[in-house]
Amino acid sequence: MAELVFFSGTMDCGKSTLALQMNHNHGARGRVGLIFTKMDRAGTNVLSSRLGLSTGALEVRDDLDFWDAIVDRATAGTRIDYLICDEAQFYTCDQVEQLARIVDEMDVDVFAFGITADFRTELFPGSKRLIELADRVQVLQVEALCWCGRRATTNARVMDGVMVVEGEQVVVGDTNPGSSGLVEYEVLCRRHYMRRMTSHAARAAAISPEVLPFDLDVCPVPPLPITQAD
Ligand SMILES: Nc1ncnc2c1ncn2[C@@H]1O[C@H](COP(=O)(O)OP(=O)(O)O)[C@@H](O)[C@H]1O
Ligand SMILES: Cc1cn([C@H]2C[C@H](O)[C@@H](COP(=O)(O)O)O2)c(=O)[nH]c1=O
Repeated sequence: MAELVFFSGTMDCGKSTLALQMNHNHGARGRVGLIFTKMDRAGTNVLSSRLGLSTGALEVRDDLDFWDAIVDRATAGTRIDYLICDEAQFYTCDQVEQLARIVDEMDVDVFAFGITADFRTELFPGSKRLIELADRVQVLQVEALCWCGRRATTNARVMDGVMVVEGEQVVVGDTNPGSSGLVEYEVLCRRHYMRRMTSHAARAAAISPEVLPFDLDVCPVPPLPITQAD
């Protein structure tokens, strides 16, 4: 019986890598799939992983009707066993409902991948609907880590070196320090998200005697990021 599975986590926890691996494993067993993504950092019509692998993908736009798209292909005689749906947090609620219908009425597996919450720790509409409708929500086993070593559970947005908690929900960007673009992201544990303590802010606090209280035994000074120039 087909399933709707939502593989979820923070940024940089390996979702796109897993999406590529699942496509590979299912394809290797003769199953036929379609790959969808939306606003991947690497551009349109591509699903990319930070490990360096990427593949062509169908770009999901707001007016895409998954149900129509899959029915059209099936009617034309194309076999489809599964869908890989990356960056699913950006899909509309209607699109998530279409995916659920495809599972139930066409017996096609849907493997969706996406971050749960935005930089304000609020659910993306697509992720919320997936959590509501999925047969299974699977948190990735590889943990993204906060600079302090704890498990990262939040995605902080950093603009001009400062963590922000207001702004547009959707701004495509990366977690690499020094990545091009005004907006960067850093994964943090809840404690450091609440304190607005990014790795940059923690380093600044560690060298400033005025900033208290900040327990350096519990929270060691984060290492400097390794940049291309290094
Ligand atoms: N140079 C590297 N060597 C080994 N693993 C890496 C390297 N760069 C990134 N990774 C792994 O890739 C993960 C990010 O994978 P990716 O699929 O792009 O994440 P996501 O889609 O969740 O944002 C990191 O958590 C890390 O485990
Ligand atoms: C937290 C947050 C993230 N985004 C964007 C940034 C990236 O382009 C994607 C997440 O991609 P990843 O493969 O999981 O790293 O989402 C955003 O638009 N708004 C946010 O609040």
